Amino acid sequence: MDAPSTPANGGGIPASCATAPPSSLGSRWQPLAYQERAHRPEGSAAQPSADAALVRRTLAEIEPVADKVTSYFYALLFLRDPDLRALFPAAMDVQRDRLFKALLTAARHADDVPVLTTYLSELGRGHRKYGTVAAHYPAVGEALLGALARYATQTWDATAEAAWARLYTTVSQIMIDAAAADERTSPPWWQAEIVAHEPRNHDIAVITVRPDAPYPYRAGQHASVETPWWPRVWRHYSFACAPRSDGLLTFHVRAVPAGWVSGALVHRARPGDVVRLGPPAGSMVADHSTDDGMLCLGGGTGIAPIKALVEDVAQHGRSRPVEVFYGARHDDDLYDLDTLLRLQKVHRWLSVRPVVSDGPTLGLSGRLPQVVRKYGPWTAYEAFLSGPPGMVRSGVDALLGIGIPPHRIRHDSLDELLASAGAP
Ligand SMILES: NC(=O)C1=CN([C@@H]2O[C@H](COP(=O)(O)OP(=O)(O)OC[C@H]3O[C@@H](n4cnc5c(N)ncnc54)[C@H](O)[C@@H]3O)[C@@H](O)[C@H]2O)C=CC1
Repeated sequence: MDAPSTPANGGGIPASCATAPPSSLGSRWQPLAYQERAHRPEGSAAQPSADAALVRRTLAEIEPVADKVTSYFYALLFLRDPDLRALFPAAMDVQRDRLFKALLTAARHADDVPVLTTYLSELGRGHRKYGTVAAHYPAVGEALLGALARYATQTWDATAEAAWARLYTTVSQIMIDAAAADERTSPPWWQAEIVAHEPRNHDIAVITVRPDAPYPYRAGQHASVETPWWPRVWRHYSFACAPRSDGLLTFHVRAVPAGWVSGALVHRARPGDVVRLGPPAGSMVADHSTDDGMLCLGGGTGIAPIKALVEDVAQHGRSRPVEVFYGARHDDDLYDLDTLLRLQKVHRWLSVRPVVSDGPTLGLSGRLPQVVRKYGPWTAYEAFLSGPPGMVRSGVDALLGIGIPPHRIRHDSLDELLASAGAP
């Protein structure tokens, strides 16, 4: 998991941080002094605060042994609070390092209040589905400090420990506050019955579900999904449709090699099966207050949220140019091209270009980032990228290179994509 690269939150300090509430976690845990840092003079942002500098030194030291730190962290955690084990999947190797990675991500962004708050609030809301409650946080903090103390032998001392304790207090308080606020309006998860399961080729299925309660979300976002066959193993999938009046949700799933959840969803799931959905997340959403053009790059099943965004623009009734480049390795991997071409026929403002990278094609040949560069100019466009992490990374580089400013480039977090792409 990583902080969104294009935070939806435009800035400002949420009340919970600005007022630096007394920690509800016990005397050891005192939050970071955010107010001070938030008012640092302009231009000084590049200088890390003293706490952030200490935290980064520890991070640099443990990076080469991150696996060992993670294992030790969980060993300490379950030793201190054995009941917590039940919140994690039976096979810990599947998502063993997710919690730890999230803590490290927060540490990396220690000085960036808007990014930190957006990221952690989403994380706090998302943790409700695991059964996480405020009382669990101190044990996690103790295990984190214990693991760092054991492996950061060169940089760990009382000052570093105090900086980490302050950071962890801030992290957990933002997550606890976000979860508490969410509890007032949303369930921790939704049950959703599969109502349609449409195989598109040997490893891709389009799956439609009916949530048991209204599920508010925005086109471009994603949800974590748990199947009945792999309890407590959650994977993210983007919504492939804009919100519909009948409340149904659609996902595009490719069964990746050794992919437990994706394999079960493609090859095993049938109408009538019930999955669980976490809350919607992600900031790759369209700004409907502008008529600026939208440049959309969708690679493989990454076309799902792009299709949702196209439907979203259609629903808002605005005519803004939407240029979709739909990438696949081979012609027959363009499993949703017919749907997009149908949308193109109906909407004058939409243009869809299939791009094939690894085989002969009657359409455009090459990798998405290179092909997109040949069109344009794109400088006045907002860009949306969705697909394999390598495509998103090189796509962002290409778009920055042709002059689209970073704040107009939206995509899901690369760490989250890497976790989905690499983990079973
Ligand atoms: N919101 C999002 O960003 C979403 C992302 N995904 C991710 O998209 C991926 C889809 O996988 P597949 O369908 O197997 O895609 P794929 O591996 O078949 O590739 C799809 C397209 O991306 C291009 N591509 C792949 N690696 C590239 C690189 N390093 N540089 C430039 N272009 C590259 C290929 O040439 C092809 O055009 C998964 O990793 C999935 O997690 C899926 C749905 C939503």
